[in-house]
Amino acid sequence: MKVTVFGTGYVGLVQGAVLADVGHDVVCVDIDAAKVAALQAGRIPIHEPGLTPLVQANHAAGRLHFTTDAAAGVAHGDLIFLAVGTPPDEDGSADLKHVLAVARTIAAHMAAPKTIVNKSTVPVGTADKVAAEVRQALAQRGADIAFEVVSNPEFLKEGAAVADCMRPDRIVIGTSSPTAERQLRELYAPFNRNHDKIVLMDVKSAELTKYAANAMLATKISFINEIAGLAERLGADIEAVRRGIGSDPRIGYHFIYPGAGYGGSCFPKDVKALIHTARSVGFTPEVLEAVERRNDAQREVLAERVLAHYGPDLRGKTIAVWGLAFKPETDDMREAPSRNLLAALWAAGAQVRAHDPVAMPEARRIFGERADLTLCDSPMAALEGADALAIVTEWKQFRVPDFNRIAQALRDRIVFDGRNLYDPAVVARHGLAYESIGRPARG
Ligand SMILES: NC(=O)c1ccc[n+]([C@@H]2O[C@H](COP(=O)([O-])OP(=O)(O)OC[C@H]3O[C@@H](n4cnc5c(N)ncnc54)[C@H](O)[C@@H]3O)[C@@H](O)[C@H]2O)c1
Ligand SMILES: O=c1ccn([C@@H]2O[C@H](COP(=O)(O)OP(=O)(O)O[C@H]3O[C@H](CO)[C@@H](O)[C@H](O)[C@H]3O)[C@@H](O)[C@H]2O)c(=O)[nH]1
Repeated sequence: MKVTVFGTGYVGLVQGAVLADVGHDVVCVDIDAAKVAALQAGRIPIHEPGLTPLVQANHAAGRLHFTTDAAAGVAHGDLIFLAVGTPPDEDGSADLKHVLAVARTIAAHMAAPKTIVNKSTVPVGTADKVAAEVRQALAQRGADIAFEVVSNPEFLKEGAAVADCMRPDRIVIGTSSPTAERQLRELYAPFNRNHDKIVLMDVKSAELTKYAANAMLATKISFINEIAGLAERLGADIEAVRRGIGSDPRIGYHFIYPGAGYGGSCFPKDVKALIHTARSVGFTPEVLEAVERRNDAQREVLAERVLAHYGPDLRGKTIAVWGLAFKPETDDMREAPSRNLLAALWAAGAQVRAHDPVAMPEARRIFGERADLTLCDSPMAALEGADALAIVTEWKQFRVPDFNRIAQALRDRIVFDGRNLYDPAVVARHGLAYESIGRPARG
């Protein structure tokens, strides 16, 4: 099928490449000329496992094209995907300016019927807004061309985006149009062979499903972080509690890892947007507000540990930081808890020596040159001359470190672990003090 994707970010680029890989004819449009030029040259602007060979192979095979030419993009696709950003506005609501701009672009150029498929995360009622925008722009041109607007939210996780798109656990389609339903069933047929993963519903329910999924996952994380805080104060061990509750299939082991709080481009903004939506219809979202408050507090916990240990003045102290990305296997630092930690350490006057396996170019872009930040080539290099170590991201590379070398390198021999990577008894055996989340401090 002929498909056009507007937006070549985490969602648009991965979805475009995966659709091309099963044989669809895909054109990806972006307004960022530098990004499009890089993609045309086979350079992938984000770190996502498996994405580079997938894009390169399908581009070389002539099934995946990149352009800034919106008119050509609109002409190409019978199905036109929206995968542009929906960042938070000042009041927490989702800013729809990119989505509505693409709607106007489509209306300005379409000469034949189109099915517009929205993959961006958007508030309930956005499909109606997109339809109204297209209708109005077509009327201004004096054109009368049929179109549909479908909601097809995306559930991929960064760091596993290709695998998630190749093997989706569900394909939510919100439409009441039999034509659009048929087109989307045909488009996704290659991903729907094992059993029927398509969950068909009305447009508004599909739009709400996306927020409900993210809000549910964020709730699980804030819940376990709250119990971790309680465990610490009661002398219990959250890791034992986590295993104890996770074994109940009604609870499950997923998304109940305590830590330095959830980050990334989705959970913080989507919980905020759903709170805004609820308030806008006069409904108080008690649970969601608590989830957000707990997470805001949790993102400060690691820095609070360091400050509780040393006192409020960290001048003359050097803290090694392992992990900058908001989660492993990505270079994305949007809303990363590491940013809260670094801001607090710098505010107290500390020097930071940081390492991340892939996010250091992104850190350089965000922070620029700073006298109080040294980006180091390896985890061990970050420890040179440091007093303490703080761990924010649970990269595999940090899971089995040489504790003897850590103990030798750190002046104050203390580890603050925001992801509970180690057995406290093992760390203590190497003469290191160890503070983690929801477990009694050791050493
Ligand atoms: N990142 C994720 O893990 C994820 C997962 C599921 C859903 N989502 C949702 O998908 C949407 C996109 O997220 P993302 O992370 O891919 O965003 P992103 O910021 O990585 O990419 C968005 C892209 O859209 C481009 N763009 C903006 N305006 C445009 C226009 N008028 N025409 C063409 N291109 C335009 C930008 O230049 C950018 O390349 C958001 O609504 C997000 O909430 C994201
Ligand atoms: O038990 C857990 C699981 C995750 N996290 C944190 O939660 C955040 C988000 O993690 P994850 O959900 O794995 O990454 P995202 O790429 O943000 O993916 C989420 O957001 C996407 C965008 O909407 C959705 O498509 C995905 O389904 C949803 O998982 C990260 O900071 C994690 O460290 C925890 O603290 N504890």
